[in-house]
Amino acid sequence: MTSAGVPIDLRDLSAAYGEHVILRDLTLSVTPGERVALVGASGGGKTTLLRALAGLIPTQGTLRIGTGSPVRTRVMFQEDRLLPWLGALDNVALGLARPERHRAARALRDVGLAGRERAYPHELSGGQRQRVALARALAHRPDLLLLDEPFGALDALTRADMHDLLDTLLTDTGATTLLVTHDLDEALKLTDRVLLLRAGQVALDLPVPLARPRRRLDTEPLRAHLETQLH
Ligand SMILES: Nc1ncnc2c1ncn2[C@@H]1O[C@H](COP(=O)(O)OP(=O)(O)OP(=O)(O)O)[C@@H](O)[C@H]1O
Repeated sequence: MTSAGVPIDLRDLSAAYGEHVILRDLTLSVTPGERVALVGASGGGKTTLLRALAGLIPTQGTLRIGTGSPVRTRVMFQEDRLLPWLGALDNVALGLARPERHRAARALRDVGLAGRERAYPHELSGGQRQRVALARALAHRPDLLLLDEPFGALDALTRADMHDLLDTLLTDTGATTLLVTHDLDEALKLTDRVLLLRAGQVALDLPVPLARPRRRLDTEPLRAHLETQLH
């Protein structure tokens, strides 16, 4: 499931909804394969930044992703919509070209759902549905993976399982990854760098130079530091 991650270069990036300016002259460089968390109080512009990177909203300033060749971008949301009339395998295969379809079964296996290929979304738990959504994102071998609170709707235990799974899968894929989350433990477990967004700007850029897999004990000091900056 490997792919080459892409670099991201944003300079003086601004975005607005009508008169309402959300991102203000934001400057940010992300290296290929880097994993970056976006945290911060509600309304700080985290989702807006993901939408800008996905090309879903107009922006001003410089927004460069990759080095010129087409970039495969996949987005995953809190409650990703699977098509209810398709089984898990067909949901994952959706949008894959015919020669790429074999990847769907492999991706389902990678997220621990071998044997559930034919299960319909309503027959799966919330955690399993997010696994299917993750398999769908990864089967496309994205260069850029944009995750918007992907586990926000899951209970704490299921979420912890998903963190372990995603940690492994991200290492395998090599995709540049941006993760929006309100969960500082999630950010510190999974990413190389935590950005605190406030009023549409980067208020703090905190490297996470810890070996993986990370335990709570390792991340606790950084968490305490982030907590003081959040409010
Ligand atoms: N489609 C839209 N039209 C108008 N305003 C919007 C739209 N989407 C978001 N906003 C506004 O933009 C601001 C930033 O929203 P955004 O979703 O980027 O914040 P966020 O940091 O992701 O917040 P949260 O943590 O609550 O998801 C908010 O004030 C929000 O009301």
